[in-house]
Amino acid sequence: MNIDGCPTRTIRLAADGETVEVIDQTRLPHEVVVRPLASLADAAEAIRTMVVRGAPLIGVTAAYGLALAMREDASEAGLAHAVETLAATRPTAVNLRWALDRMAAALGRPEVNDRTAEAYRLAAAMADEDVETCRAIGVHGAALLREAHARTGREVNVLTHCNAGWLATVDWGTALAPIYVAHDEGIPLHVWVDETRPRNQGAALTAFELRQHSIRHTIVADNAGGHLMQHGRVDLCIVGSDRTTATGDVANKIGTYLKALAAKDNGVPFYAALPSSTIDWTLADGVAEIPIEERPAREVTHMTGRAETGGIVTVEIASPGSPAANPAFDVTPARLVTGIITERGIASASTAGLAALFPREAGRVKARHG
Ligand SMILES: CSC[C@H]1O[C@H](OP(=O)(O)O)[C@H](O)[C@@H]1O
Repeated sequence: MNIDGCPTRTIRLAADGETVEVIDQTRLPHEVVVRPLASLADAAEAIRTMVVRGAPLIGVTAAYGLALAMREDASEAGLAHAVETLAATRPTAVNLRWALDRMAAALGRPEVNDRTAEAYRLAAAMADEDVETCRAIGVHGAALLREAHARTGREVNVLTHCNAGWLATVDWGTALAPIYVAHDEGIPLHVWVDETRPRNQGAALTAFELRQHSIRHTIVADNAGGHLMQHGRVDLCIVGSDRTTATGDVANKIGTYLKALAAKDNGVPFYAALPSSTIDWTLADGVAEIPIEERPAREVTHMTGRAETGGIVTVEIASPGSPAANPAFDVTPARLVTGIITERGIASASTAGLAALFPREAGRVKARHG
């Protein structure tokens, strides 16, 4: 996405051919800052502190993190250490594990003579693949918006949660990709943007993206979604995912499950948009099996923003000394998900639905698990 002063992709190789440049998303929306990553430690820290975030972007950043690591130590031990370091940064988004496993397998092949060069080549290919995958998600998902507009003859109201836009991927996004494709086709849209406490990725990142793309939107408190649905002001919900099970359970930013409950109660279609790299084919029960990241309590008790007098400040918004808990994700059971928008089409949120679109991937796990 071409944004004033912003790179057209969230991650890119610098002119030196070695340093990796990312948009520092902790500085958005008030500052557009491109941060260089020059080492394995830089890449791990960027993922851990959410300088980069979003399942697909975490995966691609990890891939480039391995390339940076190979410059430091391209031995077997160096590769194993780098994989372990990056895997430990954040537990929920399966794209991290998917990217690391894919890169490690490729780099471990005996015919690879220059691991560093091969790692950079593979990371760049993964980034390009992500762009195309997300564009395809947009094309398939746009059909839902086109149909809603044809049915109602008016502007389509979409509710989304957190940020699953181009800032969460290399480009296009997942949940927002259908919105971009439909908007660019001229379909009238309005997006209800959940602010998404506690890190406010909706208010800070999704709203930033939509404003830059001139798409009508309204930021709302997380607790407003059910009310809007009760009053017929939401035609459908589209959210992202950090890990989806083979049975269609969807792990996504905390609060997604509550939106899905409200959508079910009000007959509002609820879709998750995700690339197949976000599907964990080894899992069947998301609530029981998907690891939920616990982030620092300070993210709940404090908030960072721009003071009205100018300057970025962090303020304590909670009662000093009160404990806070900060589970970063929740799991929406498949029974609450109307469909899953992928790069190969829209599947029902079920084992059969996902296996129909991805028979090889689903079959591989069945073979492994019998
Ligand atoms: C396209 S993945 C987007 C997904 O990732 C976000 O989590 P985080 O910002 O903590 O990485 C959120 O769950 C989004 O839906």
